[in-house]
Amino acid sequence: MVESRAFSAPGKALLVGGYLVLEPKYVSYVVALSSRMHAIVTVDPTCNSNNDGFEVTVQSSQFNDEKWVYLIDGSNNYASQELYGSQNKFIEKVLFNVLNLCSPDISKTPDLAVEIFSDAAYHSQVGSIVKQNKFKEFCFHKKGIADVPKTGLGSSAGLVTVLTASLLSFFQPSFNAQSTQGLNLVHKIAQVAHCQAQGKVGSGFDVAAATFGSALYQRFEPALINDLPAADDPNYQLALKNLVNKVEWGYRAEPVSLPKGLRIVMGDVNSGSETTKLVAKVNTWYKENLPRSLDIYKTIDTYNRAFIEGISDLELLSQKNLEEYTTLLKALNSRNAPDSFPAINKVRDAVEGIRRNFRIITEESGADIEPYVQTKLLDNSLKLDGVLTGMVPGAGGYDAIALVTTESSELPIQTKNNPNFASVTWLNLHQESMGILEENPSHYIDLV
Ligand SMILES: Nc1ncnc2c1ncn2[C@@H]1O[C@H](COP(=O)(O)OP(=O)(O)OP(=O)(O)O)[C@@H](O)[C@H]1O
Ligand SMILES: C[C@@](O)(CCOP(=O)(O)O)CC(=O)O
Repeated sequence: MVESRAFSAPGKALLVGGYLVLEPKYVSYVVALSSRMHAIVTVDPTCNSNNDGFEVTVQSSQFNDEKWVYLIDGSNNYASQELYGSQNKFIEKVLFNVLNLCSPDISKTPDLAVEIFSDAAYHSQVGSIVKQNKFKEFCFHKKGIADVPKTGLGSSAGLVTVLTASLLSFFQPSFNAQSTQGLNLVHKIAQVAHCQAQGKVGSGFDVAAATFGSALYQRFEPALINDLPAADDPNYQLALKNLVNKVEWGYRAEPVSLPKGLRIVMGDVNSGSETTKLVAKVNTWYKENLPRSLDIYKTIDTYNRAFIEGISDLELLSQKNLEEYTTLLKALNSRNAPDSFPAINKVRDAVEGIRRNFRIITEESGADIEPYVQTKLLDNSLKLDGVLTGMVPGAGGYDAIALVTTESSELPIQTKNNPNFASVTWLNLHQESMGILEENPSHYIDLV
């Protein structure tokens, strides 16, 4: 009997903690977003089309029907061979690590098919057509995945996370994406795969958000993954199993959520900045400017923590004194909020402090974290009704802005025909508390 299971995972925006989160001692605040990545794994237990091993076909029909077909013959630590010359490192590394963890018997493994879908906000929708059914809708593009501009919501982390969940659900049928054990397992394998595919540069906040949802995130020691043996080393499998099943990773992914009545608004500006280049420039600046650079990081960290506290103060107020909280939201909507509401001041002062220090780093390092155009855009955004605060998310650059606003702020209407916002596309998103979800596979068929 043909069997299917489906999973989805959210995109992300790192509101505070950019760069610092690369070190385990600094905390960050990452919001998971309603734009989700989906994977549907389908298995016909009687089907094996290749005598030399089993095949795993991963298909992204949304992106010009792109397809990656891997043959796994069990040799060389379950290394896979892509049969048609298409490369996708993220898929390859997930396969490699799931297979090494589960070490299936090749002769008894049927072919697997995985279909990937991504929600619209991950990519520019220009030139795409919408296909839908009663449950889901997706944008279909004429170009392959590498040629459609991204919005920076973490498509690769989402892909790696859902693909890991879907493959684990086949190799470990009792896998439960809602159990702590299931989530931790996906998280670890997805971190290893994402890190290897990405060239070991990230903090893993994007994979953590995809797995656990919105969180206060502190990373694990990078050496945990960096010290794994080489992929073709005979000890790889044992070392991976040990790392996943026995080692305490020591990361923090503590669930958080924006207080009710507030939402995240993402403005896509441009897809122009490369995180790896920005990180390299900042690292060089950091090393060349010690100990002053450490002082700047410490100052930013204090503001990051003040932001987190301010959001938590707002949450507390919403629970303890709904009347005052409702007045606060109304005041925010009419732009005469500040002075009388300490929690608003705390959040705003914190973000101002973070931005001020990143502008110093921008100037001194040559990494355009908050370039002048973004400063102007953010300053103009802060003048709109209902905006609590705003920042350049993640590594910053020219890509996007993130605003925390009231739910009723209607920014697209407020900024329509305003030349100051001509470069911005407001993405249709909201915060999502949940990370991985198991979905109903029948919700992905007959899209027209
Ligand atoms: N729907 C998909 N199907 C197949 N591969 C995908 C899909 N979405 C993303 N990918 C893979 O992820 C790569 C993009 O990852 P990358 O880390 O560069 O961007 P991102 O994660 O969207 O953005 P950022 O890291 O800036 O948040 C693509 O080139 C492709 O290899
Ligand atoms: C600079 C950094 O701290 C954040 C990068 O965020 P983003 O990919 O720009 O959303 C790097 C990382 O944490 O992986």
